[in-house]
Amino acid sequence: MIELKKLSKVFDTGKGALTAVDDVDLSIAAGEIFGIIGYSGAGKSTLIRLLNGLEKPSSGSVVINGQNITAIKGSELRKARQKVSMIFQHFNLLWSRTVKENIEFPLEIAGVPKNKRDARVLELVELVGLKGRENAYPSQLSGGQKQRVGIARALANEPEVLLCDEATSALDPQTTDSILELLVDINKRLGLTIVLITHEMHVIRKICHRVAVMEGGRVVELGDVLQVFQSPKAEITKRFVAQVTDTEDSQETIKNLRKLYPTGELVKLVFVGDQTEQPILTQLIRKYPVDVNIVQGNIAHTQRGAYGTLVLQMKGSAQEISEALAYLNAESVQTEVMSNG
Ligand SMILES: Nc1ncnc2c1ncn2[C@@H]1O[C@H](COP(=O)(O)OP(=O)(O)OP(=O)(O)O)[C@@H](O)[C@H]1O
Repeated sequence: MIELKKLSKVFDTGKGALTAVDDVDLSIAAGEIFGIIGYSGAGKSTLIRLLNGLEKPSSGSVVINGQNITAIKGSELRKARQKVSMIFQHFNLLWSRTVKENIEFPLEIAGVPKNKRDARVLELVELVGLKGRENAYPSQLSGGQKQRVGIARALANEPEVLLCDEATSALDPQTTDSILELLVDINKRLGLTIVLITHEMHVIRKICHRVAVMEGGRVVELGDVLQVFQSPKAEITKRFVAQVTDTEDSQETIKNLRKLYPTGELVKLVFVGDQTEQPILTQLIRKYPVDVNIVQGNIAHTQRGAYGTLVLQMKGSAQEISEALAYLNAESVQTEVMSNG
């Protein structure tokens, strides 16, 4: 669906050349929800602007549905860009137009006749859950409702790709969840390919199928969301994963527990997918003479299945503990000893 090949963008700043996107190769499948995560300055916005043809690459190519958008111009490019739509962090709505008129706007531009426009707007208003608010102005809407207008407007001309630029960063956690749910719903119902950029790992966790991690203009890690959560490789990915799985509280708890139980081992277990529903802990205690104290645990649900972490204090002889850990590893549960007692 989307093929980025050796894509680079170099800006000529007053102080010399700055490589914002550096030799990126990516392949995004039709119907996929693909996340790109990185800290500020990583090159995410530049990459997304290259994707919708707003920026020309310094080298490399962007192919969308078999069409190399870096090689076309004028009306051909405008047509190709209609297939790629976008929603924004600050919604970018027309403030003097109502909900209905905002959604209608791209249809007007595309030359759709009035009667068809009305029917399409009605359909979109229902799709994004704004029925009854058609005649409100953006200033009368909540942040979540504004983003719903943004989504409806982006979908008006039936795009094949929806680009989301930090689309939930200005929203509170509950509203964020409802907008993310809407995006998943649209992806399933319309088979729309969604590419989103964010600096928040919980957004990736909640809705993405695959994720690319960007740092310094490069993609430093790429994979299935569950796999990246289970075994992040790059240092930066580990930090992003920790945003979702390690709370300050748990770090504090572990520190306190080390003080309280200086004799035990603290072990972090990582469960993935079906394992989160298996009674592995029960089996462990039945099979091995170790004492187990649960320190902290959580399960995070991703689009690709569940991901759980559990911190245990294990007491027993070194031999018993190492056998218990070997059993867990044999059950494909990852273990990491967090203290040496
Ligand atoms: N038009 C431009 N001219 C010069 N430098 C630019 C331009 N656009 C972006 N940059 C630089 O390119 C680098 C990547 O910026 P980009 O906005 O793509 O990163 P980002 O990951 O989206 O970060 P943010 O979330 O802060 O926007 C930054 O160092 C930025 O200053």
